[in-house]
Amino acid sequence: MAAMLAAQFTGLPLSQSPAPQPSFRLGLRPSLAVRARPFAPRAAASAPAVSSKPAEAAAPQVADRTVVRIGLPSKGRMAEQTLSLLKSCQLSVRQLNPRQYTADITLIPNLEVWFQRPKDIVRKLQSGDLDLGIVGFDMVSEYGKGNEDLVVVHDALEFGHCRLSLAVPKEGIFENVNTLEDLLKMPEWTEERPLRVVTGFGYLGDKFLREKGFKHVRFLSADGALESYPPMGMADAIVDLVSSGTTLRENNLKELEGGVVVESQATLVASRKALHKRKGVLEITHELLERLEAHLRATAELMVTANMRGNSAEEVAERVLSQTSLCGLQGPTISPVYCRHDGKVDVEYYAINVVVPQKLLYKSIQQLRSVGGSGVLVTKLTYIFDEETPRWRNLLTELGL
Ligand SMILES: Nc1ncnc2c1ncn2[C@@H]1O[C@H](COP(=O)(O)OP(=O)(O)OP(=O)(O)O)[C@@H](O)[C@H]1O
Ligand SMILES: O=P(O)(O)OC[C@H]1O[C@H](OP(=O)(O)OP(=O)(O)O)[C@H](O)[C@@H]1O
Ligand SMILES: [Mg+2]
Repeated sequence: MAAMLAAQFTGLPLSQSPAPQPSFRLGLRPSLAVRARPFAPRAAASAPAVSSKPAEAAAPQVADRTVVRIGLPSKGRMAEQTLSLLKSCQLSVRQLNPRQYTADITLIPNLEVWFQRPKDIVRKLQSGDLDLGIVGFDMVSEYGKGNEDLVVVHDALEFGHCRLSLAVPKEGIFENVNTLEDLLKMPEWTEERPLRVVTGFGYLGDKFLREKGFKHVRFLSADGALESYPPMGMADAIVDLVSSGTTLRENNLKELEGGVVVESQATLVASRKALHKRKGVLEITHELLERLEAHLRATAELMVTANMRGNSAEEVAERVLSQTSLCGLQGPTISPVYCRHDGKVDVEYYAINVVVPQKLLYKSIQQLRSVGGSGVLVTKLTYIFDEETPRWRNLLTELGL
């Protein structure tokens, strides 16, 4: 049965599919972990990061390397957002010349930055040429192919949100096809005339459709403008990234219910081997993780400061805590404001500091005013450090440390 399926799924990347391995377990939201779970094994092969000769020749150097390396996207929409996220974490990347592929981060002297294409970041993590990388989860899943050596250290860097999804034309034979089940049941797809799917995600596309029970499928591999293939008559369906849905809409295509292959956003990924064996990788990962988590946590919140008249800190606290949006992370901080009146130091006002979710800012201000708050200041937060980052604890558990 497996052999029959393999014969019917043709197309460039699929014929070389490696043996899938267990999924990346760390820190994944359950939905991603489930979707990333690899398909049943087929032909065995390892991810071809580099041709075998140069890889063998380079191996001793890789082992000897003392500096830690992180791969960042060299181009495309992820490149700029990655740099800006790092900058917000006080980890500005210093690149002497935009054409240089290497750079550094002043605050982490033992870390070398290498700008690479996203797919090469995943390949080089597996080949041992990079230790860490920032890349979309779609790329980790497609080019990592479930390789256990890849560890997703932070699964939600809050940019590059998209989904890998199957889409078909809105009209013609697909007019009444709205779900993956409808597509599966169409009598049109036979061994002689399979469903033609164009994608840049051959591994994930193949695995997904097989798992869903599709038998007569032929994949075409393409890198860009995939949405033009169905209207040009070159494919029946596409498996491509969707974010706003505009590109699909503008090309008269629609997603199918149940057709999402994987949800993606930017992630911090590491090589398990490097975490275990290369000096400095674990420490640098810890610092990156702490900064990223603390920063991402802080971006959703604002610090609100206000003055409030009152007889005592406790009395002011009673009023503030009577409001649902003013409870802060642990509760408001209330401190006396000392003023000099007729040569005497007196407390008439209290300053309230409270962290509120960005989404609730206006409501919080209304509530503050309703209990007598005035002179409200709102400031952005750079970091919120918890006692311990949950993802760090998960990482140590994952590594058996
Ligand atoms: N439309 C999108 N909206 C949000 N994120 C996206 C979108 N398309 C892709 N991404 C994310 O950004 C990553 C990089 O995609 P991008 O299109 O910038 O590069 P690329 O497709 O590798 O290069 P190019 O499009 O220049 O060939 C993807 O792997 C995915 O994680
Ligand atoms: O849902 P939307 O917001 O419209 O985004 C989806 C489009 O974005 C990506 O293409 P990209 O812009 O990277 O061009 P490419 O095809 O050259 O990769 C993706 O391949 C889709 O075509
Ligand atoms: Mg693209």
